[in-house]
Amino acid sequence: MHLYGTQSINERGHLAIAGVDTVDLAHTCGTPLIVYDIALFRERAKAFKETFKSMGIQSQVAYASKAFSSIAIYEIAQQEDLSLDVVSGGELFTAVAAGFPRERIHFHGNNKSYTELQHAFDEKIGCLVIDNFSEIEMVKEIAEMRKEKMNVLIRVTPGVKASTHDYITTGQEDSKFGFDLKNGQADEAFLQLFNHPYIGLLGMHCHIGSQIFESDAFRLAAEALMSKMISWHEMHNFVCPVLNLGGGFGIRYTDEDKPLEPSAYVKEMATIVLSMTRNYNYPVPEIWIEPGRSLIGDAGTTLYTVGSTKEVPGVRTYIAVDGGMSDNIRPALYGAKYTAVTANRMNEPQSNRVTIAGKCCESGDKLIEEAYIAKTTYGDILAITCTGAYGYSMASNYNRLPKPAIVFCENGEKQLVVRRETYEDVIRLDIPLQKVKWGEKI
Ligand SMILES: Cc1ncc(COP(=O)(O)O)c(C=O)c1O
Ligand SMILES: N[C@@H](CCCC[NH3+])C(=O)O
Repeated sequence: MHLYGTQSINERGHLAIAGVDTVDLAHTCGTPLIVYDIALFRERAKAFKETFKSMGIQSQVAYASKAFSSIAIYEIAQQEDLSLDVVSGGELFTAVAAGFPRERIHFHGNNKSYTELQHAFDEKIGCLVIDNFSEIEMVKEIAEMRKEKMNVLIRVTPGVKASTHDYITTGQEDSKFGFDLKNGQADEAFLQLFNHPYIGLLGMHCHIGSQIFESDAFRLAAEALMSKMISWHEMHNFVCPVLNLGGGFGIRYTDEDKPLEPSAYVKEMATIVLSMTRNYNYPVPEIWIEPGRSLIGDAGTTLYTVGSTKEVPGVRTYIAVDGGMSDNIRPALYGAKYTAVTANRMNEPQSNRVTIAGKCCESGDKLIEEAYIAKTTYGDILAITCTGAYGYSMASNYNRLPKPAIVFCENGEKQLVVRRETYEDVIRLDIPLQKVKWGEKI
């Protein structure tokens, strides 16, 4: 059994996180409940920052908040001196509500609306990561109208195909994101942006995908971007002050996953950048990264209560829990694998082979196809580890299930940071028939 971060087995034989008994938490807060180990998040953030510091490189480490967005986690990110990657008006709104320093907010997205872009100008955010030609038009128009400057990065696709699930690769040429580096689009974007009076062109950005283990892919991407920056220097005498190499560093969900330490990937990329700048006598750019999963993924654990058990003789045993694809769509969407433990029976052998099913009305609603847990009965508490990234942030109200509550644990203390949805919340936006006439203000 792999224990992440501050996870331990306490004297009652229960799973504890930061010294807090998860079984007690489940009983007081209800389930499903997502519990975050905040010390682990902080440790990861410090490791990334330290890596750059030890190499003498100026950097920004931006938390890719699509992995898990909430006011409280933005507050922690701020405490750790992280920057913030937001990808929608909603994430920007959350950042503003959290009082996040605007100058460290980076706004991404392949289809930012005019209103979202205006919101970014209103808030005077740190930079826009420009994704396509229509965005260039809009940003120039807004900047010229307001006579206000905006810093930008050009997002490029470096033509690197990383080995991960097809749905989460983004660095290949056939991608909806960014300007292609090889077919001239990135150069054209550069020409449209670099001499504009209201555009502060900071440099280039790429993100090749998510849950990637091979360092080669990251190295190739860094090389491709550096080469392009060097060519812009040679042709236009333009030096990019910033190189943003994205996120995507893979983490360990099960015994099959063998990632490097997240900061090791960063070190490899930074080493390439340093050697190319040396070889071409190019000033070392500030390097920005934007990890999501590798900052928050293994800090999250979801607690469920065991409900029904169904045995299909000679085939399998289904253990059903009180959540499912509504709070974690990843197994159904990507075939993602997870590990579970019976949180109230940690000293018993976790060797009983079962399939953990959710409660949604879908045969595909299985959280773990092949789990090994202690023998469980109705009412036991099951913990699925490593659910901190892209779980809650991709949650839905399918079957009108309310979304879980979220608790942060640190140094023996616990704190509710997201309330559990109620049925009233779930129907809040419904309008019963004939209560209002079309056109009336609602
Ligand atoms: C542009 C961008 N940056 C950063 C990330 C964060 O990726 P990860 O959570 O894999 O670190 C993503 C998601 O894949 C992304 O699309
Ligand atoms: N949602 C994906 C990652 C995509 C990240 C955004 N580009 C996952 O759960 O693995």
